[in-house]
Amino acid sequence: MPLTIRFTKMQGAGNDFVVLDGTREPFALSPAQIRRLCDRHFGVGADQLLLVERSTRDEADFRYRIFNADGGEVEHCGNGARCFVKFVRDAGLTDKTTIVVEVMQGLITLTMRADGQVSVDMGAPVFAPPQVPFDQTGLTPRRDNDDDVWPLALDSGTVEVSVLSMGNPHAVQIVASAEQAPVAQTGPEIERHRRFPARVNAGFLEIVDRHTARLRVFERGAGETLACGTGACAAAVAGIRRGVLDSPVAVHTHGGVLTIAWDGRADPQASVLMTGPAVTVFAGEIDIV
Ligand SMILES: N[C@@H](CCC[C@H](N)C(=O)O)C(=O)O
Repeated sequence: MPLTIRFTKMQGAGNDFVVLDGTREPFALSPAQIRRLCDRHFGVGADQLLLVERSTRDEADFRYRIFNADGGEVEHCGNGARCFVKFVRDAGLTDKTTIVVEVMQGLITLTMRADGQVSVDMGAPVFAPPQVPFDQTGLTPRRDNDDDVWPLALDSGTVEVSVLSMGNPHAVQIVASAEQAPVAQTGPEIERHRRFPARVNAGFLEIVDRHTARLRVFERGAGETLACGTGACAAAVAGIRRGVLDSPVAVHTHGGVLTIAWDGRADPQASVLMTGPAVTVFAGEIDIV
């Protein structure tokens, strides 16, 4: 007996989502069903599926859960967070402009701005390797300004990565050209590198000037996407710590520009603020087994 699911297709800087409203009745989808919904040939097609639910916490307006296209549930999604705000407001679930939402690792605050862009307080980045998680056993980092840069042995040679968590894990390397970077060749190997026990999102960051960068990200569980919000935050933070970027940073991706602000040089506990677009593409119904 097929299950009929009402969905909204959204995108934030080209990172696309199937968004489901679980506030009225709960959804219990299997990883296979999530893969099917995200499949670009047999389903709706998306990099991630977002499930909006009621929160059980007094401080939060909603809970939202994130599933990669491979069916795995993950901690955080920056572009998805912006789409989540537009979704709950457009669906009439709230009329607030500032919304507190529960994600897997805690609470985040999101603001719908008058110009239609959404700002997200992404919280403070985490650099301690075990918390990323990153297995640093036997490795010595190179100090680059305020950052530790780690050697990562790949089949094609060793690359240097900044390792940090934005709630989810990121490995960011600075490259001469994001366009020429071997994203398809080395992205899958970095994603599943044995040093990252929870796998990792692999960022390729090109510095354009002190406030401008280009970025491509091979995402854990989704492959290369047109933009990755947490990846843009991680890349800006890495560039600021390495002394080659200053806040705010305009991060140019294949799908659009995200603005990232972080005062971490003065206060390492400072939150990262991400601002960018959130767009509804279409809504519909799909039957899945
Ligand atoms: N596209 C997202 C990140 C989605 C989760 C990521 N692939 C992971 O596995 O951590 C974003 O905009 O941040």
